[in-house]
Amino acid sequence: MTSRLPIIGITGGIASGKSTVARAFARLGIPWVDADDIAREIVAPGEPALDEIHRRHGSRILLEDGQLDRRALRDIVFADEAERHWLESVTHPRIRARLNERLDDFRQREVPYALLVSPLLFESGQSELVDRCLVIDVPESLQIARTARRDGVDESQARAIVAAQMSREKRLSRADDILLNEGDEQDLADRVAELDRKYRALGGLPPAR
Ligand SMILES: CC(C)(COP(=O)(O)OP(=O)(O)OC[C@H]1O[C@@H](n2cnc3c(N)ncnc32)[C@H](O)[C@@H]1O)[C@@H](O)C(=O)NCCC(=O)NCCS
Ligand SMILES: Nc1ncnc2c1ncn2[C@@H]1O[C@H](COP(=O)(O)OP(=O)(O)OP(=O)(O)O)[C@@H](O)[C@H]1O
Repeated sequence: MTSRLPIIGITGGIASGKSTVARAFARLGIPWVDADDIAREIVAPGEPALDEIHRRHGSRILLEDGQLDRRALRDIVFADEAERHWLESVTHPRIRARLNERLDDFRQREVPYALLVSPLLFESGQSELVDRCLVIDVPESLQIARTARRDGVDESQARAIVAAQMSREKRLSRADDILLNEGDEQDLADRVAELDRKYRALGGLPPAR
């Protein structure tokens, strides 16, 4: 089935507010899929990606119950760029395939548009799956503070994760729409309502780029 369902990609650095923005769209009836959630699914016990990671790093990256020890793997990949690229080569093709399946599900539904939320929309080529890119933008100091508070990491690891991602300037240069998320949650909801009106009006978008 060929569908003209517009897909909006939402991206931004770590703790920029992507999930908070997506939940605000969801309250307006818009479905979304999050690449971080899919990234968790594809490393569940029994999945081939977890076997590959286990073969490379041994049991130090497994918890006693056989789940991936995410903290252990995080410590490895954000301290070693080559290991991060290796992990991405294992996970990104699988994440992308599964994202595509979810988008196909949305295309069967009566919705005005749908969202693909991903921290690495541009870096991983997932932007090819979407029609328009919304960048959630925050000053880096706020981003580091929110990451350290939410994820219980120290400031230097928060900085290392930010450094592993696209720079703020480069991300903004690729945005079709920008939401500056430095106000409170009401301010954010008002901006989402404005974007929702715009996205509902999208009819004859060109094919996915
Ligand atoms: C390294 C892992 C195990 C750390 O797990 P953890 O539970 O601590 O973090 P979580 O998955 O919730 O990610 C938190 C944030 O880290 C950042 N991040 C994750 N992976 C990457 C990466 N490869 N490069 C840059 N930033 C990343 C993102 O901003 C993400 O939102 C995990 O992030 C992972 O498997 N990453 C590789 C897969 C990937 O690229 N995921 C991003 C979605 S495409
Ligand atoms: N406008 C806001 N006002 C106050 N706190 C906010 C606002 N937006 C987001 N936050 C808080 O900042 C943190 C990060 O937000 P959120 O989890 O939505 O970011 P994210 O971009 O989805 O993060 P990640 O991709 O790293 O999981 C959360 O604790 C959230 O409650």
